[in-house]
Amino acid sequence: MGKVDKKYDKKYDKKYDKEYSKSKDKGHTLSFAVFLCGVCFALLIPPDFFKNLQSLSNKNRVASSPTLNEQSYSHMVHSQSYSQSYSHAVPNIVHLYLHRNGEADPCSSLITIPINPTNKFIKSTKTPHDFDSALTSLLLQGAQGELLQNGSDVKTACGTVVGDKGGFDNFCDMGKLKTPIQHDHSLLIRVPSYNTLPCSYFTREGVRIDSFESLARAKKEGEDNVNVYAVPAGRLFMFAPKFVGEEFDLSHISHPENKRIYLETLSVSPRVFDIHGFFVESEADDIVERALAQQSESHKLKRSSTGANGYSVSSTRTSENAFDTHSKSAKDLKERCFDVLGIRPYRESLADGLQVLRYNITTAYIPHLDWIDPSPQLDHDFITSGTGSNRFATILLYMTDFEKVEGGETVFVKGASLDPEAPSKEKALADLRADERLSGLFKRESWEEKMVSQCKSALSVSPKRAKSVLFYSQHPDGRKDEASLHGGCPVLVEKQKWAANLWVWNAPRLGYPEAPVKLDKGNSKNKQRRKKNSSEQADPRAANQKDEQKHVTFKNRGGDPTFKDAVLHYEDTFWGNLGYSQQHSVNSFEGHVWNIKVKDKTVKTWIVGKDKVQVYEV
Ligand SMILES: O=C(O)CCC(=O)C(=O)O
Ligand SMILES: [Fe+2]
Repeated sequence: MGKVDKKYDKKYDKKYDKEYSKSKDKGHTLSFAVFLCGVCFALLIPPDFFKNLQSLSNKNRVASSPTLNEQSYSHMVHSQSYSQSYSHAVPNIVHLYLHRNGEADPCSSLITIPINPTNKFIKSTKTPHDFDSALTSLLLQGAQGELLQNGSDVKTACGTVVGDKGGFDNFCDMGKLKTPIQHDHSLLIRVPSYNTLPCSYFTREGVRIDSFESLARAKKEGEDNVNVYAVPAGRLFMFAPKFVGEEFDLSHISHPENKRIYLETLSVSPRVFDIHGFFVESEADDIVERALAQQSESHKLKRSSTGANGYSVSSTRTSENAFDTHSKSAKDLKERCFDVLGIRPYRESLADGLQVLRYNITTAYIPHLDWIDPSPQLDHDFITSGTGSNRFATILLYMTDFEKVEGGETVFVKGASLDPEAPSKEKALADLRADERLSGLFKRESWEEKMVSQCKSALSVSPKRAKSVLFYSQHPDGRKDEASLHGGCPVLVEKQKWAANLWVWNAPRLGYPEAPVKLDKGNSKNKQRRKKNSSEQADPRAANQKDEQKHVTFKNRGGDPTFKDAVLHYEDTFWGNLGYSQQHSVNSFEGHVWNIKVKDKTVKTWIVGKDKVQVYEV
């Protein structure tokens, strides 16, 4: 390891070790169970089963596994299935194909794992996390060496595994520099005898497999084998389509009108899906009505601003937008969105508010990524290929019907059109310019004109009432997905397009006490803030106070040149100038995020706390 690496590692260690290693400092009860299980397991399987485990011995693996604080699970949705554990018959043997998260092709050939519900090893898995640990261990052994390759370069179905960086255990535990800290991190149980963090497991449809019973249940009727998708610690499940048109049945999610919910793949890269049956017309109407009725200055419908300065709204996002953070419809939709994504339980800290959008003739939103570029002024860690948090998935909801010729599509400029007759970009531009009515709508060479040609030639989705689309802004390993570049196409007729978006983050989002902070900036300040906020959260009264309106004043005392041209935003929405001696008083809610921007960059973030009257100053 180089000098710089070492220095970096030291710094990292200081900050993260505490949280990262919580998962192994929890005692040894399970180790004992694992020891027993090892014995039982050995009795269950043929002698040649272990022959491929030889390679493990040269790796420095420590057999220490923590126990689990069972009480801390009482609130977890996962545990529900455990109360009925083994009420269904669990077969003695499961045959499975193992996939890495988000990959359509399995990583292994068929793996056979012996399961015997009377086995102490199996019995000891009372919670999702020790099930993960046990299954990871079984798979590592059951794969008969195929996934274990360490120490040499080996070709596997998942690509070449290089030296000691490869192997399934390294996939599940991506190391502390690549493992975002999730809320349940300290509950993870390290894999017996490997001392690595386990994967969590899902069906192809995003249903969590959190017990041997649910593993057995995951087998589709008429099929002998189960396809299991392994998600590394700290990461989230992601659908893995192989071809356009491929469907994913989501009948495990309840529909408000008991209809079938399913995904239809619109594109493999970018990863875009039509979510059939995600919401219903009455919900679409409700969203529009609420946006129109919003009175609060911060939430009501107004011209979008993606930054710029206080006087000019964004010139490349000409729609209007409003926020719905508290209505029942917004909450229901956010929760359903998490269900679709296979994220359970629902976490407010992973969700932005429902943002409602209205477009009139000629208005649009230029192609962009929903993944937010890191800001040098903020100590939030946005880099999701590491431990950071950023937008992970977007669900777009449409409330109005638009024909293709009417514009208003959502375009994925790097995706292939679904229309075999779609024109090239050049032809589409020529057609637009030749059309008398349309050519009058946009200036020549404007971004809107260029965008119309992209909307006609690339992958685009026309709005339909109660239709919705899902896409991802990250790759399964957290890297930003540049292919997700998309925009709201110009509306070409005298008609309003209503849409809304739900943004889900991969880990606690910007502004939340648990959000990841950069390693090299403002750590001590942030730690204090985190500490303060987490003690606030621990206050049992906080829950009741959450829905109460807070009277909040934002002030610029003057004197600090950093904030000379400050502009106040509610999240990304322009609210007002906050230059020297200016102030704004608003009614807001606990957890709301207010940003101060200077020249388009966020330089300060305030999160509304629990007190009834609050003042924030720079
Ligand atoms: O309006 C659309 O179709 C897309 C909106 C969008 O991409 C956004 O708000 O981030
Ligand atoms: Fe977007």
